[in-house]
Amino acid sequence: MASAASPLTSSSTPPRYAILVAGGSGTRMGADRPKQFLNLLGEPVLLHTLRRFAQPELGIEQCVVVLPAEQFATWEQLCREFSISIPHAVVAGGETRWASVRRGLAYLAEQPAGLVAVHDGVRPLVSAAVIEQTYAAAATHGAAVAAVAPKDSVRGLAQQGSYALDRSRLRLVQTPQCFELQLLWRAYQLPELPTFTDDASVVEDLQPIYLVPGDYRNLKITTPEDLIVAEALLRAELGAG
Ligand SMILES: Nc1ccn([C@@H]2O[C@H](COP(=O)(O)OP(=O)(O)OP(=O)(O)O)[C@@H](O)[C@H]2O)c(=O)n1
Ligand SMILES: C[C@](O)(CO)[C@H](O)COP(=O)(O)O
Repeated sequence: MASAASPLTSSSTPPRYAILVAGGSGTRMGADRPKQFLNLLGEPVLLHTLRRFAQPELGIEQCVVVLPAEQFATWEQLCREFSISIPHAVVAGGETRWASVRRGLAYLAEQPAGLVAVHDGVRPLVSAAVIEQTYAAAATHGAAVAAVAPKDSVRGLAQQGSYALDRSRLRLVQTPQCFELQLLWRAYQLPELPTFTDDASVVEDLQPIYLVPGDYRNLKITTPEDLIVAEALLRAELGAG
């Protein structure tokens, strides 16, 4: 039997890549600048997110950050200001999240195989454990996505009024969303549909999506109160560390 450190084991581990999408405009945040650059405990949101994926134990070979082309200069300036030395590529985003992911994937087109995580640049509190478990599940299942159970009751909208949904059969989807690279590549060659809100919805016609336990702290900074909650969670994390 091969030991955990044997060359057989390490050579069979697929290379890991990450695409951090930060190509949005942050309309719902309504801030004076894109939310990926907002200050979260003294540092830009996107720097927090990038740092999570740069944790050495995750073994990610390449991080691709997707930003609107007109924000490249701002990010370069922030990289200087905050002495960001984490290696990463910067790629221009598109009109929609789908288009931004597609462009991030195009940057990885030369890679023959591996696992790729797509993560929202505005989910800065993702834990190493959730990232690791999502990559590991993708290695086994091809497509794996972090998700949590709804805490509230859920209702669907009807023509007249609304109706109760069985929340035990529902999950709220987060990122990271991890895939075999070639699978995600194939899925993103298909035309964009208005129903694509994430990567799982792009892939699911080709491959069942395995759900991994996510984390309620892995919130997406979308509206102003999310930033307040994120600061509180980060303070608690730093205090506990
Ligand atoms: N054209 C786009 C749109 C979104 N995103 C990214 O996808 C993630 C989730 O999108 P969302 O929270 O909707 O971000 P925004 O589009 O910036 O926000 P809003 O919808 O409020 O304008 C974010 O990290 C966002 O930067 C992207 O890379 N390219
Ligand atoms: C990808 C995502 O974060 C999963 O919850 C979400 O679908 C993004 O949606 P948005 O409309 O771009 O906020």
